[in-house]
Amino acid sequence: MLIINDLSIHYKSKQGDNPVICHLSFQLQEGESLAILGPSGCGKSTLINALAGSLAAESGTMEFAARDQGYPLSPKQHKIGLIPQNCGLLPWKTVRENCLLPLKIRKEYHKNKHTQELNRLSKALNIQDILNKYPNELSGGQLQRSAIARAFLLEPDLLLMDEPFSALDEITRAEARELFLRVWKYQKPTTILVTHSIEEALYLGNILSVMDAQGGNIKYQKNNPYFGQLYPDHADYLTAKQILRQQLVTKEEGMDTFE
Ligand SMILES: Nc1ncnc2c1ncn2[C@@H]1O[C@H](COP(=O)(O)OP(=O)(O)OP(=O)(O)O)[C@@H](O)[C@H]1O
Repeated sequence: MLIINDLSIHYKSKQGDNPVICHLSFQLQEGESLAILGPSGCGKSTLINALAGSLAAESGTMEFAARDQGYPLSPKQHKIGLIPQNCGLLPWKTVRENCLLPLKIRKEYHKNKHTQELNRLSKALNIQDILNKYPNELSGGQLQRSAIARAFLLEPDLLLMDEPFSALDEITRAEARELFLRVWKYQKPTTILVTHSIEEALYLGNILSVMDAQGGNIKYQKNNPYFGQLYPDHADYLTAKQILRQQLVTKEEGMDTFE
């Protein structure tokens, strides 16, 4: 279980202190997928970067608890998969090399096991024909599917995604989301997805959160009955979308739940 407790993150510059996340607390059970929505600049990427270990917290704790024992979340101790908006593949390495790199850095690469697993993932994500290509030879969709393969090959304890499909056109995005969900269901890593798309949050998050415009806190959270359903033919689905839209545009405070 991921436990975030009283987390505060500030950016410091010559102009002064910019507190972006202030006293944020939430928990996420193992195997759950939390989709976080929020207005631009509210601190979503800041939270992802802190969880990924690339940004230090001012105060508070981020822990991963297993068998009732909590351990500070750390990229050294925990396998943290990251799928950023720009895919984050190294341009001088092939897709195959990019996928294997995190395992090699962690000294967890086992040739037979990971060759087999990369074959399975690349078939599932339809990238089997581009494994020996370089990132600059690929389309946006192929790049994002390669980044998904790289993240899942690591078998992450925590999977972080920062607007992973936002740079793709609508058709390619829909395909990438579907393929992503197919491989996610096979492994079910604990996941945090940051997105601007309400539809994407409803499709890929079994828990939905909305962050406040300021202060980096979660002002709204609920379980999502539409997780994994594409365009459900259900009036309540439209209501759910509407509620999320309102949460994003108004300053209403407090937690809410669907009937
Ligand atoms: N490296 C940085 N140094 C100083 N301030 C920063 C830095 N990165 C982000 N900020 C500020 O922190 C705030 C939150 O930024 P962040 O990128 O986390 O927001 P976001 O919710 O992900 O936005 P968006 O949805 O537009 O991507 C913004 O006011 C931003 O200007």
